[in-house]
Amino acid sequence: MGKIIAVVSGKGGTGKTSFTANVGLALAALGKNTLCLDCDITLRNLDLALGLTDKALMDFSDVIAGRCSLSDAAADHPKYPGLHLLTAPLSPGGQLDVTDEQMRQLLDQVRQEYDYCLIDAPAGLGQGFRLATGCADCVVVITTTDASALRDAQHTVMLLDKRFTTESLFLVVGRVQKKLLRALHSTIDDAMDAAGLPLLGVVPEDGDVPYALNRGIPLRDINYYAARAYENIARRITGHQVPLMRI
Ligand SMILES: Nc1ncnc2c1ncn2[C@@H]1O[C@H](COP(=O)(O)OP(=O)(O)OP(=O)(O)O)[C@@H](O)[C@H]1O
Repeated sequence: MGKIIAVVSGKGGTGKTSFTANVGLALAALGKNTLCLDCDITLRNLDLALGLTDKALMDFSDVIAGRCSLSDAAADHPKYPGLHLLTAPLSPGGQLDVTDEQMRQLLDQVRQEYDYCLIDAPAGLGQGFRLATGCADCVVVITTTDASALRDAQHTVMLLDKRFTTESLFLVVGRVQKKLLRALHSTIDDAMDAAGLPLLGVVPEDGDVPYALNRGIPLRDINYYAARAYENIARRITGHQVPLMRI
């Protein structure tokens, strides 16, 4: 039975799409059959991040409506055979004619066919967030060390707390800058205290992340700094004990 992991933040731009693409790649490289599912129904861009725009022609609403099968809609990554993308429908108004029950049925099928599914949720707490978290087995809340991102992460956790046990909610602190190194431990501790969640990983700020994301190139093919942070997270997700990397 596969595991469904929703990737959320509250505040936009904290690194959810980068996380989903790169942890998805790392899980596939570890031999796990992995589906990256874009739930950002207003501003999807996971297809760009994975370089799969030309291949992801059907979206998750097509599967729900029975217009195609899950395996037909899921685009295969040409280089990482275990990596697949199910893209989001575009709904400029931000509302989609998909019910929570339909999403539950889709995710039940995903659990049968994949080892892991990472759901890239949109910023905010609207329908996309609800669909992403409604049937997830666990949730990763991504924040940066900015006060506003921490506050939004806190609000997000308060909402999720009612539905998830503390063993199924995790924190990732993204875009951590080297210049914060001396204050890093207190900064990360503050983030953990603010969100009240255990830490799944820390991702450094690295110029190669936007470079790879914009070109749809796997980060791990050009960089072994930030890519290693995502790989460590993937290993933790698969149950390994991996120490936090030095930033
Ligand atoms: N570790 C990093 N180092 C440097 N830049 C990063 C890092 N992570 C993300 N970025 C950049 O920050 C921007 C936002 O990242 P990303 O799209 O992954 O965030 P998001 O949370 O999915 O955004 P949104 O809320 O808009 O969906 C992008 O330009 C991305 O390249």
